[in-house]
Amino acid sequence: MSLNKPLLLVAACALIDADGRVLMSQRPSGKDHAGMWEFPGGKLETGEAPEDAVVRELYEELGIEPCLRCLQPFGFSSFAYDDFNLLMPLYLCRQWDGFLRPTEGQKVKWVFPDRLTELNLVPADVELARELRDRLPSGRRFTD
Ligand SMILES: Nc1nc2c([nH]c(=O)n2[C@H]2C[C@H](O)[C@@H](COP(=O)(O)OP(=O)(O)OP(=O)(O)O)O2)c(=O)[nH]1
Repeated sequence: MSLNKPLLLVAACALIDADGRVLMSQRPSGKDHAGMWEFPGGKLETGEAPEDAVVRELYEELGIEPCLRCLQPFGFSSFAYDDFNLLMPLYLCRQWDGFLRPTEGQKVKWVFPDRLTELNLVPADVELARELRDRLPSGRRFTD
């Protein structure tokens, strides 16, 4: 049962490049789930809207600025971790300003949607990765 646990609100974003790949970020050492892959994003600050949290976190973590209207709601994860319940909307974003520059020493990589589930994902992201794989174009180009 997941009673009596705090609810943690996190907002995350699947950035999608011109080839249809999704940007994944590796949790740095020292954080919980270190070494596992996740979508860029982070916890909401008090009074903050999820979209504003995404814009702030993408700037802080990656040095890019998505415009608010480019954030497209995709789905959400509701996951019971041992010590909190996570509620995490995931947005898609295909347009942003600035050049990608991981600012927190984290490793990032662009992944074709059909390879997302092969990553060692944080537990709450596994279902979302399956949804992305099933709903986004694979991104690969075929010649015949
Ligand atoms: N950013 C992000 N966090 C996720 C995802 N999936 C998932 O379970 N989480 C969890 C991991 C953490 O317990 C929590 C987010 O915490 P965080 O440490 O990344 O957030 P933050 O950047 O605001 O952290 P900090 O300022 O406290 O260091 O949500 C995801 O796809 N992206």
